[in-house]
Amino acid sequence: YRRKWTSKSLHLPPGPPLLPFIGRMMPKKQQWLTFAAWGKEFGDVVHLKVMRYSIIILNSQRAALDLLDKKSSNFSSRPYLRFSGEMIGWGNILVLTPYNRRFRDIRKHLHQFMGAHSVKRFWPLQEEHAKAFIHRIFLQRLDPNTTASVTDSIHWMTGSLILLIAYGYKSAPTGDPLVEVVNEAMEQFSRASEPGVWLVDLIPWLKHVPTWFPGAQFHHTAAKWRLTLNAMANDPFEMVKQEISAGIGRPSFTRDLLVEKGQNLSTEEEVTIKWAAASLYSGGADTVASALSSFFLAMTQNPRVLRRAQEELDSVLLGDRLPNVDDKIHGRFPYISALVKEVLRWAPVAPTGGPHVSEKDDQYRGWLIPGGSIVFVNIWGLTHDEEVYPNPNEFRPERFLTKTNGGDCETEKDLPRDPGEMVFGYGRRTCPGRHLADTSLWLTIAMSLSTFDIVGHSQDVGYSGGSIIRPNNFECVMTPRSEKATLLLQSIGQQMADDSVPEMEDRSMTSHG
Ligand code: HEM
Repeated sequence: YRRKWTSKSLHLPPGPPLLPFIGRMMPKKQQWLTFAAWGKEFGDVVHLKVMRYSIIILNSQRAALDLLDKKSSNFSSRPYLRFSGEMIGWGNILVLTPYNRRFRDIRKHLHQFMGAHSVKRFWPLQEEHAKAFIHRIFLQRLDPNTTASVTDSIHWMTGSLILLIAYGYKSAPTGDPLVEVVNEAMEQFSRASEPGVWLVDLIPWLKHVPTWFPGAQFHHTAAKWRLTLNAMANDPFEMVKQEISAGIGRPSFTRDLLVEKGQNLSTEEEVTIKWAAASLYSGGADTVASALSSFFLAMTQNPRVLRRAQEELDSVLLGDRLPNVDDKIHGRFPYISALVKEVLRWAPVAPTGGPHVSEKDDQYRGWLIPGGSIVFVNIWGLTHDEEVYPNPNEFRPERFLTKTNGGDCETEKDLPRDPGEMVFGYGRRTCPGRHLADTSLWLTIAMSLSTFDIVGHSQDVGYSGGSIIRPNNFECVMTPRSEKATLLLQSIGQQMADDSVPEMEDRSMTSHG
């Protein structure tokens, strides 16, 4: 009684006026811009009623941390998405799993596998993939008939790295059937999970509208996309099981866990492992690919930044070798590290983050946050806050460096907030792949800059996609920078022909002696 009474006496946070019957609709395009405009008009906590759902939009880091970090026991669930989650089946992957036991099991597995202390295991693989990427671009240049773009190579690299980590699957350089299936599934996921776009998410009974009914096209779309998702989750998982039975295969997330459980594996655990592995792919491939596309776009538009980054690399490498993880961990290239931060800030991959759902009524600054509210952080708004990042649309790595390193800030204390504190999300839902992502971005960016000049003439390139965005097509021409760069690129081809793909340390073997 007391809870109800208290809730009734509290007001909801301010927000745009309601429309009759439906409340309001979510903006369909570039939601983050509308969210930022509402933030300016109504404050950093905005309430919106969409049908029967309360939507809370947070436009400040303070509010995001207060609710999603400090009150994470209440704000860590996910919305129930009837279209993508139930009708297609994406509800099985971590990013849509509610805050329950399965969520905790998957997070535990992921933390053990790729937490801050475990990621070293992937470094050799990540180096090889970054090399394979620049080599692929090099070969494309030599082929006059190629239609492949830089973006194709980015997708090949991010996809094949995750397939190797998740399943020990070594994908073919072109036209790999599994890479194609998973990339297709991810494209469909991004479209299917766009907040508020599928009417059946807002009006649940629409699910019962017969398939022949005009406007019920979503039924056909769901059935088609379900097939792609099932192929993405089942095919590589069954492959690993067969390899274990045959006593072959490489170490991987799936193999480690299946071997560790051995005979004690329950059906429920098997399902959990299968979807945990699929979650790796769904969380990791498009996100890193989007950030890399934004990097190349930024280079075509900012030749000054490109030159400064190349000068920094040349001063240490002298064009004789490629940058590597050792350079990263010893901080030999501060400008490159600042550039990676600027990519994540300038074009946040998930501009409105992952939706968090509150499980019960809560209070914040004297407002009522009703249980079941869907909370979005306007990450794009935070990384474009002029108070923190002056001229936010300018691509300027110097904002993350002190004057001693040729940057804008007097002292370390003046450095603006690291975008990593926002773009990877909040609380118990923070991105489990952030360490992996950071290394992949750093290596690919550093290797590309050390070997190629990057030019293009595209201005005002827009972004498209759903919950994960990427730049629209843009011109990007990459040419080896020098004779030495050409030799380095040729030598990668030679190494790739000589060596097999490096393997991760086999945890399952070590733990079983
Ligand atoms: C630039 C790269 C990346 C960015 C910007 C990014 C960003 C995010 C964001 C914003 C979320 C939602 C967090 C929240 O709800 O508060 C998330 C969740 C997730 N990410 Fe990432 N991510 C990246 C790379 C990766 C990689 C490489 C992996 C795995 C290999 C990965 C796996 C996941 C998973 C599984 C989730 C779901 C977590 C959950 O719901 O509990 N991500 N990521």
